[in-house]
Amino acid sequence: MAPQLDPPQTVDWMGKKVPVWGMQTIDYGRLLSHDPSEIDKLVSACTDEGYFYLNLQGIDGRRMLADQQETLRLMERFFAEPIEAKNEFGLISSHLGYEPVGSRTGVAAGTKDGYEMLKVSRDEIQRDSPKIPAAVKASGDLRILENTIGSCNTITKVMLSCLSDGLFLQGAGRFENQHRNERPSTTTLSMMHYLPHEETGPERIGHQKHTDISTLTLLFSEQWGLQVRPPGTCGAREMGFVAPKPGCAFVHVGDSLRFASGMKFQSCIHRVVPFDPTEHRYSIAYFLRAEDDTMFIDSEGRAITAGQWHDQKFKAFTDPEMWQAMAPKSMILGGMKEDGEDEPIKPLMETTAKTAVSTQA
Ligand SMILES: O=C(O)CCC(=O)C(=O)O
Ligand SMILES: [Fe+2]
Repeated sequence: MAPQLDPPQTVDWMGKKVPVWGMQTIDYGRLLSHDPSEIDKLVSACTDEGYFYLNLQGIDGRRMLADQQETLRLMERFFAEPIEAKNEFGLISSHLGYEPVGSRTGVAAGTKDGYEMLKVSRDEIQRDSPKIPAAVKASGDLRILENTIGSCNTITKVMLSCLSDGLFLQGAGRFENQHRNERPSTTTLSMMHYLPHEETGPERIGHQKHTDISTLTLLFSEQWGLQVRPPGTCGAREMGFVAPKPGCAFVHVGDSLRFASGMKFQSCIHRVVPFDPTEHRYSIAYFLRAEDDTMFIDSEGRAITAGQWHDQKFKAFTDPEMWQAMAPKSMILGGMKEDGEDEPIKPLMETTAKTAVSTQA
């Protein structure tokens, strides 16, 4: 295989030049046609890196991009509501309901997170009277949420089916067979709002480093802030930014797919930092998750169901930082290894890091 070249791009952040990692762009239209060379590209992106851009600009993907825009408008409306309206039902279960800012560990040592979040699960949106706050429950709103969840489901299932083809899986052994629509799962749409630093204060900042519980995550954000640690030969390399790419989603492999692939695929180590601490950042993540009773062997060699993995890891995300530090590292990072520590993040960021992306000489 050709050697992996160093990234040509960096961006100034926190007074340093930080890499902007390049990655494969996979074409959704070609995947829909099960184009063999696109399937090869998809398999190698999951095997070598665990993440990629998905180009949705063709006729089939553009519907998703329209759903994304409508969801963004809905989110702006929802998050501007008073806390009582947003928290009408509270957090009903770990994949359904509202989580206020500061519910989990933050990205800098000793901090809590800097975002609030509304989650609508795929199972819930299909109920006669879904538990969704009245602020976004008008019939037009429900249609937007249903369209977005439906589009995300189709797109992630197409990728899953191509991955089964790429690994020559057959019949009951295909990944889709662990993700049947009618079986209960924790599959959910998470809508996140990262607040400006001025509103959160220095104690609530970003989204801690982790790998996702899910099988595949389809992530949309038009704003900077997401960072990944690409896998290297001695463990994952340093944190670098993922540049938002117009017309594309960012897709990452989560723990469930890493386990289901027998550790062939990489889970993507990522976090969110305040790139521009003065802005409101919005992101939409669809977490395609396996049926609750799917059995996996995790990175510690334990037999565990998808439901149990979800519950244990969710608990670790919300546990106090000290308890989290005592849990095995394989929990938060899905067994992925790292090459060295992260640069510490200063909780108090006075500067705005909105700097043009530069090319290294
Ligand atoms: O907000 C983002 O861009 C990423 C969020 C994320 O990593 C997550 O919800 O698991
Ligand atoms: Fe994540």
